[in-house]
Amino acid sequence: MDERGLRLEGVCAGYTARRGHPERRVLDGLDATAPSGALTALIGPNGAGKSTLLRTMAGLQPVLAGRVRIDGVAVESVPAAELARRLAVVLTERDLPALLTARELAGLGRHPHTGFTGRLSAADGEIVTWALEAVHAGHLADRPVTELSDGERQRALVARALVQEPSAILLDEPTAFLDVTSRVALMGLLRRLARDRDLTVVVSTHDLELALRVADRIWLLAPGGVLHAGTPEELTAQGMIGATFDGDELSFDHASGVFVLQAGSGGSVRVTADDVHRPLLERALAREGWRPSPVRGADAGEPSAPVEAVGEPSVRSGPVEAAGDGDSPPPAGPELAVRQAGDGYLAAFDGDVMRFAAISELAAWSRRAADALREAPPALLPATPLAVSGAVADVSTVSGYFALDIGPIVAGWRPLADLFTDPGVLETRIGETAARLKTTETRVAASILFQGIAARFWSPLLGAAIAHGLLVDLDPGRVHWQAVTGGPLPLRATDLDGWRVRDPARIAERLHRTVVSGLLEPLAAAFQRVVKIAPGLLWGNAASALGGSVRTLARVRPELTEAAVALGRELLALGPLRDTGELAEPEPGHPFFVRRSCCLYYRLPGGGKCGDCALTDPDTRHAQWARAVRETQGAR
Ligand SMILES: Nc1ncnc2c1ncn2[C@@H]1O[C@H](COP(=O)(O)OP(=O)(O)OP(=O)(O)O)[C@@H](O)[C@H]1O
Repeated sequence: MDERGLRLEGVCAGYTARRGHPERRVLDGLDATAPSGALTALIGPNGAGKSTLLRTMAGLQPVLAGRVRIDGVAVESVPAAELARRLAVVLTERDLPALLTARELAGLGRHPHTGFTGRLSAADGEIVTWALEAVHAGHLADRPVTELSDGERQRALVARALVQEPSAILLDEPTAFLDVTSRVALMGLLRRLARDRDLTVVVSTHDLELALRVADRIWLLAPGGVLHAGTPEELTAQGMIGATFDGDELSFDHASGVFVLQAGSGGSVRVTADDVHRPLLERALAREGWRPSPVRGADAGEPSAPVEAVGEPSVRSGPVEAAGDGDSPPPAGPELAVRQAGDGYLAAFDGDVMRFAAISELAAWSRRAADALREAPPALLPATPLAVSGAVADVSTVSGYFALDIGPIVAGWRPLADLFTDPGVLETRIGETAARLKTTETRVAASILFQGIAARFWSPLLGAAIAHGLLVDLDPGRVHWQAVTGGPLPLRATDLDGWRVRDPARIAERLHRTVVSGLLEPLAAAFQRVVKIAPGLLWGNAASALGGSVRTLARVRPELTEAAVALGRELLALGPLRDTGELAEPEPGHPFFVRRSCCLYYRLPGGGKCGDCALTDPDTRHAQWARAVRETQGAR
C-alpha cells in the first residue's frame, strides 16, 4: 500500500485542558488521506475546525486521540527537526520582520537543513533561487517583504516552505487577503507544485468555488465535526456541499458549481452557448437569482432529427376542452432561455425575445424578468429549439402551405420584413402574380397574392399550436422567403424560437399577436401603399386563409379537427378578423369558412366564385360542401 501522503487515523483534535478550561474536543474520529502529488482543499464553515486540524497535523498542537501519519510515520514520533524537513507550514502571517528581503525570508526555510550556524551554503542558495523562481518571485528576491503586495508576500512564504524541501506543505487560508487573480494563480501554483514535485499539499480555504474547481481532493469539515473526503465531483454529487453550505441566502447549484443567491430566486434558465460563454452567462444570471436548468445544452447535444420532439406533451393535441380540463399538467420547464447568437445573446422570456450585445446588459434585464416572475408566473415558457424545429418539421408534412424550412440562409433568401418595408419588392411580386394569372388588374393580383401569403403565415403556426401546443415565433427579421413563381411562398429560418403555453386559453391571443399584429397588419399596410385596395377585402382574405388552414388541417389530420375549429373560431373573433365571416361545420369534422366579402377571384380569366365567397348562392355552396365531404370521406 502506498504510504506516501498525509493520513488521519481516528484523529481527535482540539485543545488540552488548561487552568480553568477543560479539554475542548473540536473534531473527533477523523479518518482521511491527503495523497502525495495532489492538492487537497480543506473547506468548511467558520469555526468548523480547519485551523485546529491543520495545526494538529503540523504538530503545532497535540493530537488528543488517534494518529496523524506523514508518509506512513506518526507525526508525534518524529523529532521536531526531522519533522521540519518533512513538513512545511504556511500560516497567515502578515507581520514579518521589516528588514527581511524576500530572498532572506525564503532562506529561513533552509534552517532545518543548515545545522547550528544557520549559514546558507552555495547549494542552499541555489535551492532558494529555485524556490523563488518556482513561485514566480525571482524578480522580488531583493525587495523587503514588508513592501510586497499580499499576493507577492504569499508567494514568498510558499517559497520558504519549498526551500524546506518537505514532502508535505500545509497552508492555512493562504488566499485570504488576495485579489481574485492572485487567488486563482496561487491555487494553480499549489496544484502544479503538488504534481511536479510529488508533494502532499493541504490548503484550507473559504474559496469554495475555486477549491471545487482546482483541488484534486476535498476534505469537507461539516458542522458537528464530521469530515467528508472525496473528489470535488463525488462530494458535489453526494449533495455534501449543498448540505453543508446551503443557507437562507445561498444555495449550491450542482450543475454549474456555483453558489446561487436564494433571496429572490428568479426561476430557472436554459443557457445555450459555447464552453467559454456558458459558465459566464450562468454565473451572471445566477447573481440575479436564475438557476441553471438541469436540462443542459438545449441545442448543442440534441440530435438534429426531430422525432423526440414530436412526441412532446401537447397542451392542445386533443379537443380544446380536454386541454383545459386539468387532466394534463401545465408544461414545465425553464422560464428563461438564453443563447449565444453571433456576437451577442438572445434572451427569451414570456413571449419576448431580446438581443443583447453584452452579458452585463442581459443580466440587468434578467433582474427585471426575475421581478416579473415573482409577481406572476409567465404565460409562455421558451420551448427548446429542438421542440420548435420538431413541431415545424412535423406539420410541414400536412401540405405545402404548412411547410417551414429550417436551414441556412444563403443567397436568394430575403427577410420577410422586406415584403413590408421595400415597396419595390412587393410591386415586383404583384406584377409577377398578375402575369401568372393573366390579368391586367393589379388589384386582383394583389388580392390573390395577399391571401396566399396569409395562408403561409397561418398554416405552420396553426399546425404547430394545435398538434404540439407550441407557438412558433415567425419573426419577420429572422424568417426568410424566396422569390419563386407560383405555388406556396417558400419560407426558411435558421433557427426559430417558440413557446409553450401555460394556459391554453392564451393560445389564440398569442397567435393573433404573432400573425395579425406582427405580420399581416404590416403586410396589409404595405399592400395598400402599392395598390388601391380596400382593407375589408384584405382582412376577408386573411380570414379566408385562416379558414383554409383549418380546413386543410382537419382534412389531413382528422383527429385535430375539433381543436382546429375551436382555435379558428377564437381567432376569427379577434381584431380585424372580427365580422369577416364564420367557420361553419355543416357536417361534424368538416369545417368550411364562409366569408362576408369577395376576393375578386371571379375576375380572373377562367376564375369563378369561390366556395367560401359571399357572392356564392347558398344552394351552390351546399352542393359544393356535400361534394367536398364525400371526397374527403372517400380519401379517408
Ligand atoms: N485556543 C483555543 N482554545 C479553545 N478553543 C479554541 C481555540 N482556538 C479555537 N478554538 C475553537 O475551536 C473551534 C474551531 O476553530 P478553528 O479556528 O479551528 O475553526 P476554523 O474552521 O479554522 O474557522 P474559521 O473558518 O473561522 O477560520 C472554534 O469553536 C473555536 O472557538
